[in-house]
Amino acid sequence: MPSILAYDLGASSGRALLGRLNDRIIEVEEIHRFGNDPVAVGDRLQWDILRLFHDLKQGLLKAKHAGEEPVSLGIDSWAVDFGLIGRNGELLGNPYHYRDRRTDGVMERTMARLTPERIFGRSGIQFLPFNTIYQLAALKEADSPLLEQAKHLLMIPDLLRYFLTGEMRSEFSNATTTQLYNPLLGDWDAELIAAIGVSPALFGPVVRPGTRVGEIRDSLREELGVGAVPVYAVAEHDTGSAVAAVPALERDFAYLSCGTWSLMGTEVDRPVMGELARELNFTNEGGVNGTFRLLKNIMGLWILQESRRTWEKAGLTLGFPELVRLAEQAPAFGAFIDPDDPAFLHPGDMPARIARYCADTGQKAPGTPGGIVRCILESLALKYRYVLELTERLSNKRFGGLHMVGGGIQNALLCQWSANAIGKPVWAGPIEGSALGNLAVQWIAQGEFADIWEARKVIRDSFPVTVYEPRDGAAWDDAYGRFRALAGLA
Ligand SMILES: C[C@H](O)[C@H](O)[C@@H](O)C(=O)CO
Repeated sequence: MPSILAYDLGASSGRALLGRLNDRIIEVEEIHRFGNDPVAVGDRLQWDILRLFHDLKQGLLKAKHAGEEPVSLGIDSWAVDFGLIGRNGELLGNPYHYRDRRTDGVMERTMARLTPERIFGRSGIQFLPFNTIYQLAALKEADSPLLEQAKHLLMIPDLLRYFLTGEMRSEFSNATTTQLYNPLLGDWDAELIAAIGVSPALFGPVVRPGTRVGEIRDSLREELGVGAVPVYAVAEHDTGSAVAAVPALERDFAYLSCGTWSLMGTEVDRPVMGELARELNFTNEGGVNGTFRLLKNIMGLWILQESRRTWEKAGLTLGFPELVRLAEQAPAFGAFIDPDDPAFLHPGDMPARIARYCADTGQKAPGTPGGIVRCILESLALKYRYVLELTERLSNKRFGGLHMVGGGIQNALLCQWSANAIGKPVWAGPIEGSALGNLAVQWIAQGEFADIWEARKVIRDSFPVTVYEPRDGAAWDDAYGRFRALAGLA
């Protein structure tokens, strides 16, 4: 049975999965899992991109040693970040991490100069301080020599795919996350790019998910002793792949991709770029099958990950299952935060920031890890309700429930509280959403599936979906009212 290979790179870890189709059932095998540790140098925070490429090679070697020669491979990763390539075809430096603070204030200055109406009207993308447009504007403001030497800009998966094949292409779903791609033109927006003082020539041809873009280059084949494995551009923005894998049977469905970030929204045939979408700060990221992902970023489990890191530094090592158990035992609805308050974006002491947020909002701050984790998870669940209501309003759809996918669904408490908060069932699964969407797009390109809907059905038949029915409606409705008032959410 032939296998295909998916590389799924998240902000904290990556994995290589082999996928096989056994009588219309998908079987996956994780052959390599690896850390993704950003490196701080002075005030700068950067990705260790060569280490990530080394791990892609390890994935191919482990497949070979397992007697597997995948018939294709694809790469997906987090969005917005990029590498710059010089005139000699070489990388000019390690890509910066989107949480690097060099973009502080840049979005505000750029919006003041170009107006939010113009930027959103041409890109349809939500305003987030780390969007590629502001990372480039920050380089421009800093008069960075990188911009003088750069000849090509490649997003993270584009860059790793270039390392594998020697071919430079920009993939659609990730290109849209730059806020420099115009979905109405169906191409990069040269006017916006020039308006931030960058050359449009940096931006290369855009290919759609499912495009074959070359094969493993000769030198790498020799180095690893592997064949010319074909390489596909999948929906390379991991959230794009996760949405592709949502096992929905209904055409109008709501999803929540749950990991370091929480991405909530729906799938639309055309970008929703009106004034309401801009005011509510929704985004229209590229999807599969010519669709768009109308969604909103929610800070997600990052706040919990950073809290755990802070406690660990203080000598208190608690695993996620233990933290969730302590949260369950803590008093309910003690305090709330708006997870999307800017105070929670950058790395640092989240428990202290939560205490400050509570003090600033006249709340008694939770004093134990259990109380803090409960505050984070309850607040996330309530923010999910808020964003789901906005999604229904903006898309003019009504959703019978919420599909949750991604590593975060292993947190059963969060799934249950999300159902309680939204007052609708949560259908949780699959865990490996992005990797499965990556595989699905390769199989569609190879004719194994007629389209994304057949792929979603086979994913549904192959991986369990856990159903969480809503409970304690009255208590969560009351909490929702308090949460919105505290967070100042209209
Ligand atoms: C910045 C984040 O990477 C991005 O908004 C999010 O969609 C993502 O890619 C999560 O992995």
